[in-house]
Amino acid sequence: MLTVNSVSKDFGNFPVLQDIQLEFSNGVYGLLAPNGAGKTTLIKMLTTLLFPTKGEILYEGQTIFSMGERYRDLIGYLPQNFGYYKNYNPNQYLQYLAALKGISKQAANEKIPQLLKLVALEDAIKKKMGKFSGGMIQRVGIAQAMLNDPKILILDEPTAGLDPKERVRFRNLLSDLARDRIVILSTHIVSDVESIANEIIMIKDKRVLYKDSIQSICQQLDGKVYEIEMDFDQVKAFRKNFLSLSERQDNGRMNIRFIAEENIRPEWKRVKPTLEDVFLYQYQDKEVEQKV
Ligand SMILES: Nc1ncnc2c1ncn2[C@@H]1O[C@H](COP(=O)(O)OP(=O)(O)OP(=O)(O)O)[C@@H](O)[C@H]1O
Repeated sequence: MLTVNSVSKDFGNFPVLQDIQLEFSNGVYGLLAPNGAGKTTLIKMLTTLLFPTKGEILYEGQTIFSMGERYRDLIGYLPQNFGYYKNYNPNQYLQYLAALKGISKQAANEKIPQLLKLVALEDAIKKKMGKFSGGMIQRVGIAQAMLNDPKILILDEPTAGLDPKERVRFRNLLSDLARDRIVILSTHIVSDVESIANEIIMIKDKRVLYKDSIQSICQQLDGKVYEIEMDFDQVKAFRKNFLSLSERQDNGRMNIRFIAEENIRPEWKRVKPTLEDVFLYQYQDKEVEQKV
């Protein structure tokens, strides 16, 4: 169990995170918030790269900073922009990192082919990484984070730059890996975590807004999400009064999905809220006013 206990982080006088309380056991956790909300800061504290201003982080009851190397042996980390050498093939790159991590040559020779198979790169083992697609690079990134068979795998915005097919492959790989470890995945893209996360953590105004299953989070908007069809020339006025979540053209008319909290009209079709709806609702621009 990994526990974040009343953690706050300031940069100088600027508070970024306040009184964060979280617990992680095996499974996938989606850390979901817009850019700048403090996801990377939290991840850097979980990986001991940053020290909390207040509070503590515990693994099995011990503070991670006091565990030092023992804790770092337990974590695998894929940073937001991970550096690699374009002229290396994945085998050379992983051998190099294994050496840096103090893994013996023999253990690396055994482990690296297994990992490249796991991330479906065994056919590209001799190919230079400079020729890889974004998805292939990210899979090498996962492989490097898995070199020490970590109990905690932390991935910062791992799907940036991936095409839709690569995203699906990546998600499936993460679900497999989470069976016997903690996987924490930060993203600002709802679909990256919606199908695989056991729990979603949303950060808003420096604090944890939700840490819950997708189902429970979506319940917050039960009875508030509707769809309606209208002519195009009505759309502008409608947007002034309601938070529009999505808009789709349909047979020359516009189908709008929106939030309404009061004065519900019978012609509106009530729909089941999704995580995307909650995300848009929680992080909406404050300009929309309910006037109807
Ligand atoms: N070393 C630092 N010194 C000062 N401010 C910082 C530092 N690192 C981050 N910040 C600020 O803290 C806030 C949170 O940044 P953080 O990188 O954690 O956000 P994020 O949610 O991960 O977003 P992104 O995905 O864009 O990195 C931002 O306002 C950022 O400018």
